[in-house]
Amino acid sequence: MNYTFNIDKEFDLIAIGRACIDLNANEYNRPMEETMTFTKYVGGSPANVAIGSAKLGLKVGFIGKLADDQHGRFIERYMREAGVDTSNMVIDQEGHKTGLAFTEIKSPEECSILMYRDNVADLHLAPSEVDEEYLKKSKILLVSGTALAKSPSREAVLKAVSLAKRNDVKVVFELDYRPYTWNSIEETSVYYSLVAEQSDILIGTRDEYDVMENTEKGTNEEIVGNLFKHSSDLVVIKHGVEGSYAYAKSGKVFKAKSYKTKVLKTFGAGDSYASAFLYALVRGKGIESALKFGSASASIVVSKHSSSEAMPVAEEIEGLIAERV
Ligand SMILES: Nc1ncnc2c1ncn2[C@@H]1O[C@H](COP(=O)(O)OP(=O)(O)O)[C@@H](O)[C@H]1O
Ligand SMILES: O=C(O)C[C@@H](O)[C@H](O)C(=O)COP(=O)(O)O
Repeated sequence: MNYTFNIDKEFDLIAIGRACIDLNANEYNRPMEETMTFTKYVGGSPANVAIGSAKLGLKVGFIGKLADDQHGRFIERYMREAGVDTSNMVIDQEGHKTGLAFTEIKSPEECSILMYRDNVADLHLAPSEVDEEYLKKSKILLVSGTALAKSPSREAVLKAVSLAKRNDVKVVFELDYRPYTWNSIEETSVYYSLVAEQSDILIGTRDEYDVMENTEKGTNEEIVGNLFKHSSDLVVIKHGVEGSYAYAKSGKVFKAKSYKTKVLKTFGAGDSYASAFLYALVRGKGIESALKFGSASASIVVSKHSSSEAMPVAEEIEGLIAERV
């Protein structure tokens, strides 16, 4: 089953939200207290998705705010060289800093992230910095849930969503729930529901949908039942290594298994999944195939050290899918 986009649009995808720095532990299988060296990469979920999609060949842009310092300049340059249009990444003028994510790899199954995100530049993106003329050129607006955590970024995203709806741009909501950015689950649930109700496509993990619904144990069927009362017509629910599902409003349900690999760390799975899933969907490969693309891309990235730098090209994903039929 295919998903259709407005093919007259110049950009395939414009992401909005944070572009930050990941500092990934070089020493594996160690707690962070004992980790002495880290490698620097561009990070931040929507930046990772933008980079992944650009690497696959989509025409991608980004709306966000960068610190006016060495880290901000590193991020802009890396993204531009990866093929992302950075013309709408504004530079903060008030001394706000870049968000940092230190990663800990205690074992392949036990990974965690320590975030430094106090007063970060990305959450200071203002509504006036979201340009309708730019956004209307895209097939997709990709919204990251974390950008809803604080004002003025929250209002900037809400403005982008309403401009997208006015201009025939599909809203894709990547739930991207990061607890430390929020005051409470109640608060998250309010803003997640507000954007979810206006989104065409949602992508999230089982747990993230429970946060959105402010419940402990929702079922996939309950979630999609609620979402289909509003704008959504495609809901992707990821179940980690157990695989993922896509529910279409037509009633069709698609399932994909994950691709076993030698896992180095688990982070990066979600962002690589989203970038390859959206790539396949935009290229008209159909929902079933898009799930496979997402899963194969995630499998490749969890076997590597980074999230952004490790994003695969289309041939690698196609090769893995062909090898495992
Ligand atoms: N250990 C793993 N090995 C291979 N693929 C994995 C593994 N963990 C996750 N994946 C793939 O990545 C996708 C997203 O992972 P998940 O953990 O659900 O999301 P997130 O990283 O956003 O929490 C899964 O649907 C699966 O295809
Ligand atoms: O999103 C962040 O700020 C951190 C990411 O850059 C990091 O690479 C990561 O957590 C990716 O994990 P995923 O969202 O599960 O793909």
